[in-house]
Amino acid sequence: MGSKQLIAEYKVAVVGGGSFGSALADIVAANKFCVRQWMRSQSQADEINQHHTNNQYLPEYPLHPAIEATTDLAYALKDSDVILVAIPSKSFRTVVRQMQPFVQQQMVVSTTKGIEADSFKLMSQILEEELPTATVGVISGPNLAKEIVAKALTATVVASDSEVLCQTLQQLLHTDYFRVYSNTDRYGVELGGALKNIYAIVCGMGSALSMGANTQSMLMTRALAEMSRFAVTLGANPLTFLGLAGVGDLIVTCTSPLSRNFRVGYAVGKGQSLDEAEAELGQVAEGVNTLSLVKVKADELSVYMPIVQGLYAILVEQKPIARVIRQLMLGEQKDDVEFLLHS
Ligand SMILES: NC(=O)C1=CN([C@@H]2O[C@H](COP(=O)(O)OP(=O)(O)OC[C@H]3O[C@@H](n4cnc5c(N)ncnc54)[C@H](OP(=O)(O)O)[C@@H]3O)[C@@H](O)[C@H]2O)C=CC1
Ligand SMILES: O=C(CO)COP(=O)(O)O
Repeated sequence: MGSKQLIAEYKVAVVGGGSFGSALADIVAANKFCVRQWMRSQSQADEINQHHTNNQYLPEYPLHPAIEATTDLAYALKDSDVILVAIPSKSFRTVVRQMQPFVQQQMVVSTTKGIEADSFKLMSQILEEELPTATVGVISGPNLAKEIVAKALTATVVASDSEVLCQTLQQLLHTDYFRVYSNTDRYGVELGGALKNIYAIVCGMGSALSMGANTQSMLMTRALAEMSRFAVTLGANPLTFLGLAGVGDLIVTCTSPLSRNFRVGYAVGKGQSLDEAEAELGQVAEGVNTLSLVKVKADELSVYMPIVQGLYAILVEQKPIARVIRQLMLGEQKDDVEFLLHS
């Protein structure tokens, strides 16, 4: 990798055959970089190579014909310069361990918005542990995969301690419909992406219950307050939450029925059980696991997170939605904005 003079020669590997992995592979291929996409299903790889579609995850969207799909991880990662990992958080460490023999100095970037159970680690921290020689970064932002493959005008954030990684990702992914901003607060960017999934479930539920714009606005704004409060306690920069990876991603997932987390909340709001809602979705809704992990962590750190507590009461403790809403509305009334500088 180090001997390459031109970024145009860079080879990219995408690990994961789901909707976001395919959306990113599509951009990279359209930008004329060599891209191999690894997945575990041979029939899915055959479909991408022969028909240039990924019908299970992105039905009706043609993918760039230059994407080379493979089930051979060694081949996918061979000679790669940049590796994008788009695997749900539950399986992330397992898959990254399989990558170990084929990763040396590459730039490895997580696209996954989740938290590891037990350790409370974010995905880039797992990358650092499992791939100590790699340069690590993350991508996060308001990035619904289906809108990206439909070429809707979109922006994302790349975050890393490495300026070279940020610049490289900007060049690999920048198109006339996709902008890539950079940020040095990797932890805040990544945590924002994981936390907003919780509130997307809440807003989906609110939508199912026909709550109005006042309610959705209150939910999103108070969500931003509580997710920033939590993140700052853990060491993130509160200003990161004003950017695309904070409020930007919160808005898109709290308002769009394309968000899988929103859809799970909507289904529960319409009376389905959580299990039924997840089974019907058939894809990952990271917010469900993140909710339980954040609830425990917030209790441990004594961080005030009433919306998290309320959703936990509904989804895990099976409390009636109406009773939880009433308790939330009658709860303590706090400051509007918390991070004002007091003289
Ligand atoms: N979709 C989106 O709009 C966006 C998603 N993200 C994030 O990207 C991450 C990945 O999501 P996304 O692509 O959407 O997920 P999907 O649910 O669409 O796909 C998940 C992919 O991971 C694969 N996978 C799961 N477990 C394993 C395993 N043990 N070994 C090998 N492959 C595995 C699945 O393979 P198989 O089909 O064989 O089960 C599938 O290809 C998520 O954390 C999400 O938060 C971020 C921004 C946007
Ligand atoms: O993170 C996303 C958009 O930015 C995707 O959200 P979902 O995982 O809820 O579909």
